[in-house]
Amino acid sequence: MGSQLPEAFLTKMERMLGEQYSAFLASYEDTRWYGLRINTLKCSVEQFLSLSELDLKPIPWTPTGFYYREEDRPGKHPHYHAGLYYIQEPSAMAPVELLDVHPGERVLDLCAAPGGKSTQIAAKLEGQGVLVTNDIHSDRVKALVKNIELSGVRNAVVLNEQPEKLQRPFEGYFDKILIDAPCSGEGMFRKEEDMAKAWQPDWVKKYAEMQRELLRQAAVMLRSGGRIVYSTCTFSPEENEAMIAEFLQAHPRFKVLAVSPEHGFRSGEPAWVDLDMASYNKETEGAVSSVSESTKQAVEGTVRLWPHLLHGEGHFAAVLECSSDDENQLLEEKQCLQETPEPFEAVKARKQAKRSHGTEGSRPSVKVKGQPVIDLQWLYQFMEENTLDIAFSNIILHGDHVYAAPEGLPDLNGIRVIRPGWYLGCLRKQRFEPSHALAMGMRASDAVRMVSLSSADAIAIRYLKGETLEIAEERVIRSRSAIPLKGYCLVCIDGYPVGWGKWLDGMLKNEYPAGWRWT
Ligand SMILES: C[S@@+](CC[C@H](N)C(=O)[O-])C[C@H]1O[C@@H](n2cnc3c(N)ncnc32)[C@H](O)[C@@H]1O
Repeated sequence: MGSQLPEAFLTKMERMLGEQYSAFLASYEDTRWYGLRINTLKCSVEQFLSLSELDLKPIPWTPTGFYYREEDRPGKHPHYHAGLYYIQEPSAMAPVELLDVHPGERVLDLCAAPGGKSTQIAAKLEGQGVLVTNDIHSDRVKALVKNIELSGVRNAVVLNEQPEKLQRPFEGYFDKILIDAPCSGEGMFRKEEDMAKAWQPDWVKKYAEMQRELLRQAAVMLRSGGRIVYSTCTFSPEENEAMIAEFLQAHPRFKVLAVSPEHGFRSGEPAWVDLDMASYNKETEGAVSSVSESTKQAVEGTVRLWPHLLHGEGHFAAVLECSSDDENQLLEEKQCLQETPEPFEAVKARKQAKRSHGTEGSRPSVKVKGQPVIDLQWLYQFMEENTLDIAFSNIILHGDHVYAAPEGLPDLNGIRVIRPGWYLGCLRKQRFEPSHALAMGMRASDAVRMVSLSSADAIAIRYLKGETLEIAEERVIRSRSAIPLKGYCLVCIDGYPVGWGKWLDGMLKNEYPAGWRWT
């Protein structure tokens, strides 16, 4: 496909790469590498490898990442519908590894859709702490929500907001922030040929302006001592080394944490900070002239993933750490945040940290402004009759929709919140309807009633297609024999939840959502 690449792009790459240019160009004739990442919220790497028949080879920079063969089509397997893995371009797995996420942290994924990196962060949080995942484009947020739910993430808040508006509620809030920035996408030309055809030289400047803003906004939301990973899938230095140099110059509290150039990674190139690109894009000329020599040198700690040097597409990443000198000032800011009013315009009822079955003490009713008191008894009744010990703390109602939100969020009044937490289901007249997201966030052992299918059996596909199934009484597995057979069953494939079914008299009514079905 080398011949289809834009002329101006090739001229620039030749100037940047010198003697490596021919190897770079030759990589466009190589076959692509395909990757998937095992979702450790659902199963360990070892469990998946012993379960799956896919021919997988490890991706060196991601312990949960594996190359697969294109012809194996893992997107067409019941394990995909169980959320056991996410299909992700191999190089795209690197930025979250560099973010160094730990359970319990507060993490922001600022440009998150469709959710590849958010689901990777969620796995590293292990259900503890908060993942705030945002994207500015509402159509792309739909895919983000779906992937968060498919992956069984319980502690994510999904937003559809301009980063500018997030600064007030989240000032100094996050331990880690990922900016997987919108970019000119030059590193994806091999994967997406249409992008190569559409590319224009002035994209670089357009995206650089957005990236500058995103970095500035993220810096406000990071706590002292926290970390930002900035990543792009493009080669242009204006969006990479020069962007980071400019940020460092304007934000002296930040420094680059050097990424070790292993696995075929290459260091960022200080000389490209002010590479004379005048012939390529006159308007960028001089944009970084005020960057000091030491700042330029610091970008050597950033990292580039080149398609001719490793098995993956083109990427760039920088790890930026904020110094903790002004810890006290930040602490004061945090205290202010804790004094802010209760989250969300809508309602929430604080529930005890862990619900205990059979106790009446933890069943709050909630009042929505201007609406009658809403009784959550149908929710708790459902939970008692259909689930075992699922822990959730913060119940939030948006209309009839019930969510379990992570603890410790600031007031999000005025922010476009798409999912304030784990979506549990909907309160109907005299009953509670569980959501698909509830099933996907459960483990098989959380259900009191379960139907177990095998991926090797055609009935698993029939379930995923939405068909009603004949299921004999003895195939309904109950946690105790006293549990009635009739009712909601968690349907599992190879032991992993894929959705709900309602059993009655030998038939399982299929509750698999229409938009998720196997086609
Ligand atoms: C490279 S993609 C993100 C891919 C995603 N991190 C993943 O791994 O699946 C960049 C995203 O940034 C979003 N975006 C563009 N401008 C934005 C802005 N100003 N604020 C937040 N998101 C933005 C786009 O809608 C797009 O989904």
